[in-house]
Amino acid sequence: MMQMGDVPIVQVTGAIVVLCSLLWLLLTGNKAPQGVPPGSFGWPLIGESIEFLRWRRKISTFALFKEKRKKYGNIFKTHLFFSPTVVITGADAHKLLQNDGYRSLTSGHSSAMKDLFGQSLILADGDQHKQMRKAIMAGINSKVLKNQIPILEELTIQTLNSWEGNEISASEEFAKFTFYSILGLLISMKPSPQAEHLRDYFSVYAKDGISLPLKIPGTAYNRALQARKKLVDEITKIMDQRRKDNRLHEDVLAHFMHTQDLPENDSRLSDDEIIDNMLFFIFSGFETTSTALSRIIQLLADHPHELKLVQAEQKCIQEEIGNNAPLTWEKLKSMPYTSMVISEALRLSHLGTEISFRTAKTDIAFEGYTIPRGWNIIVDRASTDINPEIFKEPHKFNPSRFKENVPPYVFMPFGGGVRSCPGMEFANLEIMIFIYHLVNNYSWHLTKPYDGLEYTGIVPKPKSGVPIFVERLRQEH
Ligand code: HEM
Repeated sequence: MMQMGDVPIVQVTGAIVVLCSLLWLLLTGNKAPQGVPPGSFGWPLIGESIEFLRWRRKISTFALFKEKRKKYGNIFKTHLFFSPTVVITGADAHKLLQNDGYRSLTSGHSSAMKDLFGQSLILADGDQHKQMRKAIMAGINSKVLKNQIPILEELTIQTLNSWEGNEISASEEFAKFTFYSILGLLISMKPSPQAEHLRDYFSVYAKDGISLPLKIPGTAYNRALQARKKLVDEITKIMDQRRKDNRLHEDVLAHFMHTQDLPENDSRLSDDEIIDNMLFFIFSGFETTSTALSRIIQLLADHPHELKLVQAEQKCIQEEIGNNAPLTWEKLKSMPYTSMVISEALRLSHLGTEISFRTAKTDIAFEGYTIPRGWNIIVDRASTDINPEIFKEPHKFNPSRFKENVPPYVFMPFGGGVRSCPGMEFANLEIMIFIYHLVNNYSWHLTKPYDGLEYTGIVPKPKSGVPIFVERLRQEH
């Protein structure tokens, strides 16, 4: 997204785009092949990218897709970021992702994504993706995750202490909390000035990275690339330090670096792959979880009956393990009502509107149309989440709906198949631990009503930032 100060760049870029567009129009006629879904390609070359970014910033991608669906039907074509793109939704779309393996889909390849994500999972395909994922999943195994429980508890307690007696923006606070949680998981870094520097660079990388990919000084995209360079330098320094001091670490970076000692044909990660995957982990993991937590805290504040049910469940757990005793893996796995609250909040958070992005490796037959080889595909999960044919009264917060079995391929907030979310367990840990300490020890109320989501970063965030006032509960004797 461009900024006010970029006017000359906008003019020069505009002139270049118009010239290229005319040339492209003359050469191709901006025609789509036969049998493709209905829809519009928009302007030559830039297609509907500007419209997409404008809707994204002002209303939501979700609303844009809804409008397009009204006009063209469930599946439609568009042209985004220099590539023909098809937007699909529904159980069949999820089924395609879940079952395709590496046959006809690869993750969206564009030079912009290569600039931003380097050699991370998102750009790997086939055997390379499989090997890399094997190394990565070994790095976040259940031992590593169990070690995170006391670390997350400490961070949660510190965070909640700092909220006590204050009005805070839950979204801003959760963005910090989830960023520090991931830094703890990846590099054992606690909140500190160094961690705060990383957070500053990361904010620019994540926010400005979602813009027109123009590598020209002064553009948002260029700022994102500069921020990425700083992050790469910082992680490189940490790796160099670890190689010098030989201390034992029990975090994801230690596991990733350990793969370099494995035999040659095993799942090794190069330095570049380690760094790029660490950045991609933060990119994928911190705002998603932060939005989920913000929505949970807001939805529970607005629904006292459901809050009471969560409190009752968490109180039982506290009584079972004893006040001030550490939480255990087993207890965190036995919170059925809280799990339903999390699922319901995820369903209502629209996190999956643009999260699943692919490119067709072959022509794909889908719902009576052809998605041609080389075209990009966006799977709009969020529309399925509020489909009234699947979820009765879809906008109502009703965690108990998850007591019933949800039909297959319908609700998949963490994706499915070869590219399902490797951070799912960790995200659940963060959320469960936070809820446990919050509802057992604090009360809170919204100081401004919830007014929907905005799309300024990687995933939607509550517009108002969810301002709340937090008080400590008096302990009953
Ligand atoms: C509530 C929180 C989260 C949600 C809803 C979520 C959702 C998702 C979804 C839907 C995908 C699949 C996208 C696709 O189909 O291409 C995905 C992939 C991914 N997620 Fe998450 N995620 C969350 C938290 C996390 C966390 C905490 C981490 C890291 C610690 C993480 C790391 C990743 C990575 C690395 C991928 C890419 C996997 C691949 O391409 O093989 N996510 N996530």
